[in-house]
Amino acid sequence: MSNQVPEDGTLLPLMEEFYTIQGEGYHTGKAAYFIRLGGCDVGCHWCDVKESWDANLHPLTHADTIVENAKLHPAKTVVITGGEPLIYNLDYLTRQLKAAGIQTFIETSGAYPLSGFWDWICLSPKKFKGPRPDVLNAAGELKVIVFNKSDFQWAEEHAKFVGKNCKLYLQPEWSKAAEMTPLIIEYVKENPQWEISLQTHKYLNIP
Ligand SMILES: C[S@@+](CC[C@H](N)C(=O)[O-])C[C@H]1O[C@@H](n2cnc3c(N)ncnc32)[C@H](O)[C@@H]1O
Ligand SMILES: Nc1nc2[nH]cc(C(=O)O)c2c(=O)[nH]1
Ligand code: SF4
Ligand SMILES: [Mg+2]
Repeated sequence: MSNQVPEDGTLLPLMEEFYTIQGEGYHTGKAAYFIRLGGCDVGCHWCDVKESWDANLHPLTHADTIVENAKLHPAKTVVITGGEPLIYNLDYLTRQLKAAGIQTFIETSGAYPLSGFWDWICLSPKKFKGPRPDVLNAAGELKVIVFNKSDFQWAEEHAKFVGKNCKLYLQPEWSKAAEMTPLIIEYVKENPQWEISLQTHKYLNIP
């Protein structure tokens, strides 16, 4: 993790920004500008963006610059992801985005305290560093990655702690998708409070 990130959230380690279509979860299919912040110590062995983990590799960028870039795109929605974005204080960035009329969505493991002002929180909790109660309470969707059969039970344990209107998703881990997707299909048919989420951008070959 980077030592020199100021706590006021005005400077953030920016790995990449890209305009694409949300591939996963509740907002699948919607155009959005993705802001990927560097830095994560959760350590998922199957993480599909390990290049994000070392915050020091990603330039500290002023939040105002990120907002100006976001404003250039037709969709007035951003997805802030990482890395683990909640390592940082996201109050300043999200306040400025909202002031610019942009909706704020986040992808988080919930392993750090909630900061920022959000129109949608996607919580994808991890065994390696569990989710915090403030994020469980505020989540609009719980998106559990299924790497093996034991993850169904693990998903149910976490579903007990989200709000009653929280959407519930099971998403196959990408390298195990051929094996896990049929199990998820059967599980959702038996337990229809859950829905399947696929990483549709990977099938579409878009970022
Ligand atoms: C790269 S993470 C970044 C945000 C945050 N650190 C988190 O894990 O939620 C973005 C999303 O991708 C999911 N993800 C990461 N690697 C994956 C993989 N190999 N297969 C399926 N989903 C994956 C995460 O669970 C999360 O929902
Ligand atoms: N298209 C697209 N949708 C996504 N939804 C969550 C992503 C992420 O890496 O956080 C992601 C991503 O990397 N690309
Ligand atoms: S919490 Fe997110 S970014 Fe961090 S290792 Fe896990 S999937 Fe990757
Ligand atoms: Mg991704």
